[in-house]
Amino acid sequence: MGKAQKKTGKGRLDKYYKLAKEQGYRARSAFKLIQLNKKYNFLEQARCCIDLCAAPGGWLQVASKYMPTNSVIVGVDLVPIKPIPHVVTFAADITTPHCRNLIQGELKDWKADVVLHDGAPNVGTAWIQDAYSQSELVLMSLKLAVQFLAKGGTFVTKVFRSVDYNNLIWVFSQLFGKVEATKPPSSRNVSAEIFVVCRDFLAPKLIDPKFLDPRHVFKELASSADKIVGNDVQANVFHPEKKRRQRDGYNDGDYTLFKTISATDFIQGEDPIAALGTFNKITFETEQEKEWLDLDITTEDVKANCDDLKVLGKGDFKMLLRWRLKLREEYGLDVKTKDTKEMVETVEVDEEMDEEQKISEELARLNTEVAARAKRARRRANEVRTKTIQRMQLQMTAPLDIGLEQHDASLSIGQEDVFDLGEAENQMNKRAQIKWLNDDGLEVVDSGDSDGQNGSDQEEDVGLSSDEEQNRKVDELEAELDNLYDTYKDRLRERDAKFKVKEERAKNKEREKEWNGIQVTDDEDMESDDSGGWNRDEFDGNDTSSSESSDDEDEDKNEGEEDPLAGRKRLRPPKDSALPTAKRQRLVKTLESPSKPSSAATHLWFSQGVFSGLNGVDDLNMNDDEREEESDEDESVEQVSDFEIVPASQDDGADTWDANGEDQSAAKSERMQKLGLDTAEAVTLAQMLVNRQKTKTELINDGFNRYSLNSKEGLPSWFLDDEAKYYKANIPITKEAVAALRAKQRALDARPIKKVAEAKARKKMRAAQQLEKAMKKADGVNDASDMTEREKAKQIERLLQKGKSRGKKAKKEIKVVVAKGAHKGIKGRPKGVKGRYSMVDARMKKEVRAQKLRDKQHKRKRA
Ligand SMILES: C[S@@+](CC[C@H](N)C(=O)[O-])C[C@H]1O[C@@H](n2cnc3c(N)ncnc32)[C@H](O)[C@@H]1O
Repeated sequence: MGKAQKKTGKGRLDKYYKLAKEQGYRARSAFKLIQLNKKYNFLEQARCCIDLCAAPGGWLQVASKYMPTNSVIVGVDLVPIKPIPHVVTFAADITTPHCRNLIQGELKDWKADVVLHDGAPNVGTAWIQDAYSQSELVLMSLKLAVQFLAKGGTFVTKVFRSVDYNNLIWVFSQLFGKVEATKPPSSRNVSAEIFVVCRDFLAPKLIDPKFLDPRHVFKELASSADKIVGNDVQANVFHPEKKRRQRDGYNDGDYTLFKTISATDFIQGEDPIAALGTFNKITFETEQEKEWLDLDITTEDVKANCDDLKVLGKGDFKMLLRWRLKLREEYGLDVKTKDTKEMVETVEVDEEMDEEQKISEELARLNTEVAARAKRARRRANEVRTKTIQRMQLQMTAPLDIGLEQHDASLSIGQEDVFDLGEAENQMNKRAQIKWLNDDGLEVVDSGDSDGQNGSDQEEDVGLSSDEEQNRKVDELEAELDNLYDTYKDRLRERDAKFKVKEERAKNKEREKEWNGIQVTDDEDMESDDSGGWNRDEFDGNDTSSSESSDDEDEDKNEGEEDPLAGRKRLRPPKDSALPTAKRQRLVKTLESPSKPSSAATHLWFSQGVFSGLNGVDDLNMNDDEREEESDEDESVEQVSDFEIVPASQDDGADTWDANGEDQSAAKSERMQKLGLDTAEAVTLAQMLVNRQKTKTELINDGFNRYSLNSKEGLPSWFLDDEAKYYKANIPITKEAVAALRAKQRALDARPIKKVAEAKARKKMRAAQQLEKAMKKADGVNDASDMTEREKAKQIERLLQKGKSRGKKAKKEIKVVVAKGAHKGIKGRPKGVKGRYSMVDARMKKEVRAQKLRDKQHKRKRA
């Protein structure tokens, strides 16, 4: 067997490693310089070369090979370099003045044509630090290069593709005529290194030291606008491509985090959205502001929203913006007032217009209005249709429903055309407002009421257009808000790589919920009012009066985090449901799960993911006494609570749980599987019950914690999203539970694949058929009168034998012969063997078998 080869990491013995060995180079990196030189030809004409960070000397070897003879070649490295003919080497740190002096001493008045730099700090610490010190090293090497390079010279350096890359390139481009980055083929793809070849050194007389100062180049470049002094190279604007995040600190003199804005400033301010984003609270302190608090438009919600702006969601912001608009209108701050004034003026001018023009303008206005309304209606109808189609794709709706919904939609469109309730309401509100304003003696824009004639018509027109105006404004603000929210989400997406995954997961969950939602019909109006639960028999078409089955288990699965107190949903497929048969069957199957909730208190558990479904297990674990006790509890809870209680029913599988430990576990795991209890937490709880570590009541009591009765109503979605991550009970899991789940998974994995199972079943079935046939024939033989009993017995035995062995191929008999002399290499047919034969080496056979076994085990381990 050959020597094991390193296949990973830097020790990988690749093509260039071997080539370097073959050609006598000290490092495989020599090929990088060879390839760079092949592309740019800088070594052939060079008479003086400095190699910074040169150990072990691969590049020096290349330089000495490709440069003309008698060239000056100087190599520097932290570590000493083994001597190379015609090459001078030092051991020095290239970042120190000592190194510069050494080089200077060696070159005297000479200038270098080429400066090479392949430096890399010792890797192994944090990548960011490595990258940064490599960039620093590059800058240090550039510092030496600009000092020693002749005009038109070449500087070749290794750079790591890091955040500083662009800054470095920018600096190079200020000092060299041509700057190109390239990755030679010998540089490993996995490496972040890249080589920058800077040609045609501009040799400026004076270089701003900031150009070579790492602190400046890598940190504050964006803010500087420096110039190279005394040369034609001008660097007026320093803007590297890389974006650096500007972190805003506190404003000068403003060190408070909690900021308030007065309602007046918010109402009169020009940028309400910015205000909502900046401040924490809108305050009402002046007399006028306090009056605003008493206005009808300042609802309790608005007040609550003003109280803490930081917890608001999009909807709440919209509400505040609408409120602001209304107040602005009332106080004549908004365009509406102007519009209305203008309109009044226009009306006055209109009187002077001739009748025909008036009519045509009125017609045009009406047409636009009708068109806008139709457009809105169309959009709404489209939304409804899209939703319905989506629901149908998810098999949540029968095509028939689409017709209905469309009909509904068209009906509502029609209605809207005839009488738009919303619009009418708006008009009424509008009038009420005007009246109220008059009463309060506030300034009101008279829209024609005063003259008494056709006042109402005019008022309607004004109302209509001002409403439209208001809608338009609100729409604009909403669009702006939406945009801001989208930008925020995009930013989040950019920052958080996992955001997309999370979003996708959330969408899937929603889809799942929707799907489950159709399995358990949850329409409010379909709730049966007397049965206290859906009757499975009724669904099946049987006429039964008692409700045997309860749906809570499924309900639980489907409802997820539904607040138990907020009106529970129940499983109620309608009796004459239009569901396809397969779906009905599936539903019935789902319902056949035997677990039942036993108490109202237990329902509270449903509010928490892991407790959900435990109910059934719990119930099954109870003995009769406990059950009785439980039912007492039920009654008491029923009396005090106002939420719905599903009557507990007897479970036919309950006895299995009392039998013995083994059976219990098996039944439990099966039951748990049915209940979907496949989380480690759920198994832990189940095991606690089985092992009698905790009683059911104790577990229920544990279930009441600070997470139990959370109302999510009215909370902004972003807040809930955030809370969902951490605000949940932490149920400790045991090793045993994890092991049980693993074992379950392993058992699942070990099942034969469907094809194999089917083939086996087919074989069995065929054998059974053959046997049956043979039995029939045997019956016939038995009935035959022309045979003796002995003959009959023989015949029957033969038939049965045939029936049994049919389908089975007779195994060939294998005769084993020891071939003498085979181990000595004597080949050919062994003596005394006739027909086909194969030579078998017993040892080899064993080895092959052992190897196969090892492979198999290895595979299983990896799986
Ligand atoms: C990848 S090796 C150079 C290989 C070289 N080009 C060759 O072909 O043999 C990087 C070298 O940079 C050197 N180095 C790192 N920091 C240095 C420093 N501050 N001054 C001098 N050499 C340094 C290391 O000692 C190391 O030998």
